[in-house]
Amino acid sequence: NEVQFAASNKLKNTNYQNVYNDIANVIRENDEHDDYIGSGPVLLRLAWHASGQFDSKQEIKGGSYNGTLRFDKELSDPSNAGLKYAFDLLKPIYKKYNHQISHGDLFTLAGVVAVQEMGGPKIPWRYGRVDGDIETVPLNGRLPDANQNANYVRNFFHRLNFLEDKEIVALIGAHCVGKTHLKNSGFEGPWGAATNMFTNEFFRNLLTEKWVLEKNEAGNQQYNNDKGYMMLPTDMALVQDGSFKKIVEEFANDESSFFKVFSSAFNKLLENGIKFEKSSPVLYFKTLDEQDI
Ligand code: HEM
Ligand SMILES: NC(=O)CCn1cnc2ccccc21
Repeated sequence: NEVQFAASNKLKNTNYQNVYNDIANVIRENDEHDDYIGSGPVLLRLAWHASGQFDSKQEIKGGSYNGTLRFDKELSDPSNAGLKYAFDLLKPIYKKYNHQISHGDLFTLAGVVAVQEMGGPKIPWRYGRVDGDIETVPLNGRLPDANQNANYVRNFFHRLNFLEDKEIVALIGAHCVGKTHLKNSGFEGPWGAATNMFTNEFFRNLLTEKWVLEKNEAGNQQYNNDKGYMMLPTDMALVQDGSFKKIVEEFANDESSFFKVFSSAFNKLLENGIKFEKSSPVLYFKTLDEQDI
């Protein structure tokens, strides 16, 4: 039930570094977004939401292949509130490459750029996704609910074929960057503490900060500390469940271990449901800094 690789992309392997650089420059140019957190976090969330509606048991499988997040039908899913800004950042790049890159490839590549330009690990990436029509848009409501516990989180990621706790904990570690916004998700914060550097800080905060469960202005329960940080119920689930907690401790003590697991899990998320040809190359990209740009 894997989707076949269909298109022959006109871009040569080398040109994908140019696309990477164009997206990285958009992040640099939009550094004032969200009180100078910048546009990295919201582009990372776009790539995750373009891929995380995958469900191999459904007729319409979802996943990044068809690039369906481009349709309002999916972008208007309440889970995707705030992502139109990120999609609009990518539209000029889609136009520039004039149908030589698909939306699915563009959305997933943007996630790779965001992680790497925020100082995170290298993410291997392959091209070849083909835009599907509006019939391929998955039903809304397949992305996770933040008001849930550890069993919900584990079952949710099992649907995405993440059967190892390590992968699940690593992926949620992406909450080291960006923030929650009351108008998008009904959660708020952190102000001040929000970062745009991809590190293991999220895991360290989970273990070292004193968290108080409070009801926020939208009536949702969230965990707050005295520095304006916050954690979602599903974030806190990672230290409420014994197995998850051991992994949080490992990643809090060893950032390279977190990076290694995140890199392969994020690649797997972006490629869920896609069968690439044996010949399609796995690409690794240099950051702008590494190219002295
Ligand atoms: C249990 C699974 C997850 C839940 C319930 C969840 C929930 C949320 C919520 C409610 C927000 C706030 C959105 C807003 O108000 O703007 C958020 C933000 C974010 N999420 Fe997650 N998330 C999950 C997993 C992930 C994964 C797997 C990734 C990436 C690999 C990710 C990356 C992000 C990023 C980068 C932001 C910040 C976006 C911004 O600053 O605009 N999340 N998440
Ligand atoms: N720096 C931190 O305390 C992480 C803040 N944080 C906790 N859960 C989150 C979910 C999304 C974005 C940021 C989040």
